[in-house]
Amino acid sequence: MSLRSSPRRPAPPEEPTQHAATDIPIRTDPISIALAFRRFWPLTKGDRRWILLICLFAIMAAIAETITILLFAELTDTALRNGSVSAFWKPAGQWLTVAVIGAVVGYLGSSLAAWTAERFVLRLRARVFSHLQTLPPHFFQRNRRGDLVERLTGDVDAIEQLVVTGIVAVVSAAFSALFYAAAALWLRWELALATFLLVPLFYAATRSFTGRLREVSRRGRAADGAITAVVEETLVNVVLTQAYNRQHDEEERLLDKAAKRLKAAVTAVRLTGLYAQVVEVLETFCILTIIGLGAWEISAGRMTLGELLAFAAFVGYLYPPVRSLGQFGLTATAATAGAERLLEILDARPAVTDPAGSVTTPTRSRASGVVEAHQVRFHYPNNTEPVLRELSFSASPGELLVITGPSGAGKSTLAALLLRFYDPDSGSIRLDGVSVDKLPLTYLRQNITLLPQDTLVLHDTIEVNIGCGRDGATHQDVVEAARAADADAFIRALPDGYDTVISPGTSRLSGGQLQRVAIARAMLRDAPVLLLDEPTTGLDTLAAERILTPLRRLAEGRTTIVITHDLSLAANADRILVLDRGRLVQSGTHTQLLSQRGLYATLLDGRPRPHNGPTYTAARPPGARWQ
Ligand SMILES: Nc1ncnc2c1ncn2[C@@H]1O[C@H](COP(=O)(O)OP(=O)(O)OP(=O)(O)O)[C@@H](O)[C@H]1O
Repeated sequence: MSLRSSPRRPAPPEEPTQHAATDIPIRTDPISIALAFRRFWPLTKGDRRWILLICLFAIMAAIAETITILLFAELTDTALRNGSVSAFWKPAGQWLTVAVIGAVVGYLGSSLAAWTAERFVLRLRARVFSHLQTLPPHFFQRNRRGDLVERLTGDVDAIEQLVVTGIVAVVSAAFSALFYAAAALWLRWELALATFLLVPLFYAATRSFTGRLREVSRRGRAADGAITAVVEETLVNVVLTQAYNRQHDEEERLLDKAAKRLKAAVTAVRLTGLYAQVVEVLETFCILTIIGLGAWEISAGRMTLGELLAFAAFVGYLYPPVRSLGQFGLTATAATAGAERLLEILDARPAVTDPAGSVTTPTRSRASGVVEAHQVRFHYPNNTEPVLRELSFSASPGELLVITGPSGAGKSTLAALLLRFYDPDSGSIRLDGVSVDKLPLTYLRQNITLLPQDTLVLHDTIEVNIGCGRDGATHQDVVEAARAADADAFIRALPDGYDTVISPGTSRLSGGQLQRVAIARAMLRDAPVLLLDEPTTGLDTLAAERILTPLRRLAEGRTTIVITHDLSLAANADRILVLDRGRLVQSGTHTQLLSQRGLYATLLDGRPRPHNGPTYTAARPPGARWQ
């Protein structure tokens, strides 16, 4: 008797390593059921006593079932065969009592099992999600977002099938099988042994299906990931899709993945259906064998009809748990495909971690903001070519440092190193004289505010989007920050004001307005170091100018590092660093660099670069913006 009477969605099918029949890549290595179980079992900590209780309920339910069959035999031989109504009441009363007890424990067990299973899913999802957030940018460049979403949903469910529901199902089936087999042996051991000889047939049938189902399950799981990825990508790029009339191509892309999912799903259902039918035929064969042997025993006077019926019932009851043990093998096999995909996330290591030993605990929660890079050399994990080479500079509070250079020079990489998404291969980056790898990560990131090119937007109200800059910010704090960012007026003009809900890719606010919301958030954050990555990209001259006043206010008294191609921002910088292919090639004020006739002047003139290709222009005259 299974305590989870309405099992969760069966683990969807999955895909083999680089299967020839599909272009959906499966990068994970196959793992065994035992390993998958070992890796995820620790997550049941805290719920193990409940799992134990569920198993006890399952055992009690199996005992109740066994007793009812024995009572059925007694009823047949005493009341039915003799036609005695008086002999009916006692076993009938016992039967009803046992049935009620069985129903109560069955209900309690299945409710508790559902609760425990959902808690496991919640814990596993939280664990994977939290780990995912520590992973470096290149992990997300390697994996499609939609596929990762699928791992956090479908694959998590599949693992639950293996770990919590799986254990309960196995315990329930194993004990039921044990009790029914013991009862059958007790009734007629010779007949029971003859029946058990047929059990290897079930085992052989299960084995022959396991391998094929595993393969098809892995293919299905990967196809699920690919479908979610295509849908996600299409939704994100819907404007581009419509503008380029690519709707049909996107549909084709989805249909292609969906066709592979369909093939895998149908094959999985076909295999499990075929397995069920094979088992059905085997069962019929066994029952007929018993009836044949029973008829012979009855004719020889060695068995009563009640005994034969009870015996046949036991053997009949024995098959479902044996079958569900076999079925569990198939479910667990399918779940390993999900396990592989989740382990790929859980086994990916963050590029940086909090320093274990020699941590420098800062005496103040707010740094002064002196930023230094000393002989920094760096290459990305997936590329041996250095992106930054022996780079040194420093910036102090109140200073405005502009970092510019051709595309691919390494500017954004430098920002990633400042925020410690990666550690340099050699050299060091320091905040207030302490190497950033010696500082707690949260402290470092609390003290550097990044304003990325694409404004970070939460799907929430403007109030929350600004207020998330600082824990415990009040409405008044938010309004003051918005005022300082020149955002208060346009926010109030919205029908819902600060309660207006915005979301990533929102069209309710213009690019410039979103930037001002981000500036307000940064105002609240009040970090001593400000890192602006292409603050004016995507804004027209007017919109760009409107963000300059609040930006200037924000920059006041802080160490401000602006990464930009827009050289009109450079004119009033205290210092400009020009990077080229990872090297610092020029450093100085706008006037100094102009007089040097080096790369800066070339970039400013907008002359095509002979070796790097892209043309570089100053969209607006220098000096027109920051003052
Ligand atoms: N995650 C990554 N893995 C491998 N290489 C990368 C990665 N990110 C960037 N690069 C490479 O590092 C080099 C520097 O890139 P970076 O984005 O820092 O340049 P950039 O100066 O900011 O360019 P742009 O001005 O176009 O934004 C480029 O050659 C780029 O291809």
